[in-house]
Amino acid sequence: MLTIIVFGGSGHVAKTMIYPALFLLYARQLLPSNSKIIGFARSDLSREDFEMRVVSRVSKESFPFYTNDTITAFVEHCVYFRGSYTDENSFVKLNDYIKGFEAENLSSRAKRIFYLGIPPSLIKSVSMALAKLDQNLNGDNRLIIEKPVGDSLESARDLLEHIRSVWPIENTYKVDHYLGMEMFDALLMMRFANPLFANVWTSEFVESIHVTLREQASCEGRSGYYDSSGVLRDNVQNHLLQLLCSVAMDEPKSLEQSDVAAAKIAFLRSIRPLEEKDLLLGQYIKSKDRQTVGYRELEGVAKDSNTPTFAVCQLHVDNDRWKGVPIVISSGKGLKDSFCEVRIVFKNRENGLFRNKPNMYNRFIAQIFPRMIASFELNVKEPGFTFMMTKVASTMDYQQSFSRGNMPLPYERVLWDVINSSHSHFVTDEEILLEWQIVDKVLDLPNKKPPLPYQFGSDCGPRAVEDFMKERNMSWD
Ligand SMILES: NC(=O)C1=CN([C@@H]2O[C@H](COP(=O)(O)OP(=O)(O)OC[C@H]3O[C@@H](n4cnc5c(N)ncnc54)[C@H](OP(=O)(O)O)[C@@H]3O)[C@@H](O)[C@H]2O)C=CC1
Ligand SMILES: O=C1O[C@H](COP(=O)(O)O)[C@@H](O)[C@H](O)[C@H]1O
Repeated sequence: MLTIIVFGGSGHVAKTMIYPALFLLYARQLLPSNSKIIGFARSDLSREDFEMRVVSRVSKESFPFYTNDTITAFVEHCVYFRGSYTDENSFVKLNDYIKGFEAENLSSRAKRIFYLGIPPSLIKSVSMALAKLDQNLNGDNRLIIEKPVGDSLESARDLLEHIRSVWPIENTYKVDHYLGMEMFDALLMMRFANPLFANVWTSEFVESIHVTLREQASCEGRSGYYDSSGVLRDNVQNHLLQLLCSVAMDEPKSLEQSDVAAAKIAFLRSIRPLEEKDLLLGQYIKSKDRQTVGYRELEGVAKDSNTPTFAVCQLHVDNDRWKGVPIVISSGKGLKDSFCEVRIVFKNRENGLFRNKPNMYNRFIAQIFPRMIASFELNVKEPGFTFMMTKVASTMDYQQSFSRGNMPLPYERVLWDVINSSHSHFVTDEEILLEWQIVDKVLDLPNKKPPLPYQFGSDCGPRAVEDFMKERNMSWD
């Protein structure tokens, strides 16, 4: 039998990512029929409150292929267990509880997955308590840890060492769910299976690289985690750098996890640590219509909090492939649109028939969400008697080209890997440390300037972003 225990079972990642992914695995009959899902957290939740959390994103609207009966049957596999992350007694009780229903299921050698969907500050004590429990649980136990692992280079080093000392490394899985996104693997194939790309993906032809994550969402309901994290720790250190790896690393020797990780590690090593001059931070204030409160007005956030909710950074890479090519990565909450994309801007031709025309660049854009799209902007001739040039995007939409049913959600892929003992879509300790090394110097700057304000719902963050880009001869469109 399989038991999945979600620590932070009352929280945002559980509600929005983990339960929906477990539902899909269940609905596709990829979970054993006697699986149990335990949401573990401190909150005093009634069965009804808990069910609401489980189904808040598991609805007919989100998953029209499945019936209400399937949703109801899934919820019956889920239970809530109230406990404390720091009280040993809670873990003893949890242990007894798990053993109780494993015995009912006559399961002598059971599989348990402990999913730590909690802030990084709690990982050490929980993984330690679970390791002790592990000695009492005769079976196959796995530990999933959410990003960010730690909150700085030093704390990550310490935490990873601690985890390695209490859990066998082959049973630990460090999640960055962007690796579970279909587009991550699709980009590898796009780059290396097409000579058209593979041959021009270098500083000789590429003008600049941009990785952008914009979110409409506020940080409401997540201050417990977010205020001690902020955008650099929340997704620049992990998601954005991983996405960057997918478009900028050298070709791995094979698709084996160890070879892909080696290519990412070599690339991450070549990125210089970020400096303050190459970074601009922002924090959202209330919306223009005053309907949405500013970050500092959220419950649980200090009135003078300087936690950034927006960042744009320029990275410098010292390797043969990208020397001199500016790389801009940016991420923000409380913006007008939600999307994530990678953009490669190709250089203008210096010579040739059309050398004097402006804006002759080509761009390749891979949108990761809301749609999964690969698009090429080409300079083409407008039909007519003269040579009028215009830019047209030629677009491949994955959802239209392939059946949606074949496209697992990122967390579904991640959980499926853990169930099947595969580390393919997880980050290695070395990658985590190199990622921290890149952002570490700018995480908590001495005499830190407060982040620049921008209105909730604004197009692209603080106004100063435009100057930041102009100074680098780039535009922010
Ligand atoms: N939300 C998201 O979209 C994603 C989040 N993650 C990661 O998941 C982890 C949790 O994030 P998220 O779910 O958003 O955060 P939440 O703030 O929702 O925290 C999750 C749960 O942890 C408990 N908790 C929160 N703060 C504290 C605290 N200071 N002390 C003790 N318990 C606390 C709360 O449960 P209770 O009080 O009931 O015990 C809460 O429900 C983070 O590492 C984040 O990076 C990863 C990917 C996506
Ligand atoms: O890890 C996180 O990711 C989400 C964005 O994930 P997505 O799958 O919706 O793109 C982000 O909102 C959150 O702040 C962060 O913790």
